[in-house]
Amino acid sequence: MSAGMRQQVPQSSFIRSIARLGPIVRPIVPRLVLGLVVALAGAALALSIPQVLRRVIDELVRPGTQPSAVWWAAGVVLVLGAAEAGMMVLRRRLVIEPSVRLEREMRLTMYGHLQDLPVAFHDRWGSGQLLSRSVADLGFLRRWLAFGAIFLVVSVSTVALGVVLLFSISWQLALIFLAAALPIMVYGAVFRRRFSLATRRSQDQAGDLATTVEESVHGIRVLKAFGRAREALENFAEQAEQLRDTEVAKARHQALFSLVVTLLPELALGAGLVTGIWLASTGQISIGSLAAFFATAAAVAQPVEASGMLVGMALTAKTAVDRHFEVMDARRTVIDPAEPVHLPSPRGALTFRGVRFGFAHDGAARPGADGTEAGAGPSGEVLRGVDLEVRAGETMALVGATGSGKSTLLQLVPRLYDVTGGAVEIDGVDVRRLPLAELRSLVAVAFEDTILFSSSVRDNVLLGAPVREGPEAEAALEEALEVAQAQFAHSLPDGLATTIGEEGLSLSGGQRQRIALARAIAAKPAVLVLDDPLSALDVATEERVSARLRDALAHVTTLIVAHRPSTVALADRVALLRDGVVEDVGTHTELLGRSAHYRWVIASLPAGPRDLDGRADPDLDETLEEAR
Ligand SMILES: Nc1ncnc2c1ncn2[C@@H]1O[C@H](COP(=O)(O)OP(=O)(O)OP(=O)(O)O)[C@@H](O)[C@H]1O
Repeated sequence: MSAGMRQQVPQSSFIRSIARLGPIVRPIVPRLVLGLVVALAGAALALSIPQVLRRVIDELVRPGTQPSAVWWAAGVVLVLGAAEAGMMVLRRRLVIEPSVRLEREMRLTMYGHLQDLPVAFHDRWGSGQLLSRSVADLGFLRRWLAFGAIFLVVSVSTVALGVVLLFSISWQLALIFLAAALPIMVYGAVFRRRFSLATRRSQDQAGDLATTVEESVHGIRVLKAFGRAREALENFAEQAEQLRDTEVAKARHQALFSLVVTLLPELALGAGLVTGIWLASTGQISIGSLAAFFATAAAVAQPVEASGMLVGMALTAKTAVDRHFEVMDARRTVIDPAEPVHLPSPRGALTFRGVRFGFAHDGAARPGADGTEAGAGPSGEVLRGVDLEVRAGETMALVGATGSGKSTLLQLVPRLYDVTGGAVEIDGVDVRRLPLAELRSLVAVAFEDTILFSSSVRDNVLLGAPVREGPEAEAALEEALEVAQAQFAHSLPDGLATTIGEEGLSLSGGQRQRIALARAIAAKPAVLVLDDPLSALDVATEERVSARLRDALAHVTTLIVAHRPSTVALADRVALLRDGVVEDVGTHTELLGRSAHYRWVIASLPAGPRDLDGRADPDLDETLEEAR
């Protein structure tokens, strides 16, 4: 999420924000309430100790008191103190386990939601922001529920009960003590506003920082190769500096507030001491009452002094809740249909009917004209009415100038984005009417930018396979590796059990592409969508893969983005995409003959003219020469 977007985040009230947690926290409320009751009992015990002291001192100063009374009083104070400590242990036992469980559940729900959110959402959000919201923010929240919230209530109750006791001991001294509360309350409001803004800023900046770390670790080779490690460090240092400034500002606000809430009660106690001694000397209060007053005032001052930290925790938790719901409120725009249609025995005919699509400026699909879907205006539309029919079992190559929308069109088939107009159909059924799980088992994809997960070759290849264990899965695995010419995987240190991906063995670009291709093939789809899947292969390997693919794809409907003539050669027919529409469809030879734009596109393909049929093709060379 960009800094610009962040500034528009409205500030909701504390109560409204925390109230949103209600349904989530409800299952653990009984344990939290029990923890609170125990904590309150502990606080009451702490406040009862001065009352015992009061009686003991008054007893002791009375002439003729037995010294054994001291032992009795000491015993009572010891028991009260031990009971208070016991309450603390019990509170921890009551609240920690359910709050940790809640944190885990919220994290799981958020992870599941992130998986369900459309690609358009992930285009807009930095990965670090999502990382910090699903890890750090939920940690803040757990600590607040288990400790901060309970102590906030205990502190308020302690102060309220303590003030009543102070008044019961001496109303004059209590008034002096209370005089300090007024400036604290006024300054507290200022502190809350400042700290709340700084907290929001710091949590967002921490997310941005995580995004930067993620990006630079991901792109470490590029940064090193271009000698830009120092610039990356400077950029990082600048962001880290901003976060530091925000944290320092937060600490400064908190320190100032702590100073006020510590100093004022101390000043009040000083003034109270002078007044108290005078009151005692004039016989208006007993010595025991004076001692009890100061012991109670100290017990009340403690939570007041801790209020800076407690308010800080509460505001951090409120920000964490706001940030959590910003993600959880993001709508799943690509959803299962209300009345799904099933394709029990799909043939795999793929049709694009007047397909329109545009990215919003921030990368989201545009809100649409016809209610359910987005209707992008003419400006910014990548696809402006694509009509194309890929027959069942046919292999169709998609060719077009760079940026013409080929990859975008492919992504509409498994509904990574939804069309903003028109429809994509499989066997005549709009893909939006198929259950998502069914659609995604019908369609398999392999993108040019290969993503492998940190797990074994076997798990990576069988990621989308209908059966992932047993002899059937093994057979599918072997076949997929063979078609994609990825048998090299058997020679990896642990064979197919070798961990690849980010945390595992590094594979070459061509090896990665072949594993990704094997993954698409192992899914045994009815429709295969390939985005230039052979771009990283050397010529000899590409020819071997192409030869095997041609056989393997004979019965699978395939739409394949081609950037090389050899990929075009895989296809039965070719569709030429230009200016957001399919301008022409035909065999490669037909298009070469009748479309100047096709000749231009083929001539500009990076590998240059290649022999598409495995034979010399002087006509093609001549045509391309002309096109140049
Ligand atoms: N996630 C996105 N958000 C916003 N715009 C995008 C996004 N992805 C692609 N575009 C834009 O859509 C247009 C089409 O991009 P697309 O990747 O589909 O083209 P392409 O024909 O596959 O290009 P190439 O041959 O270079 O791979 C481009 O102008 C691109 O900038």
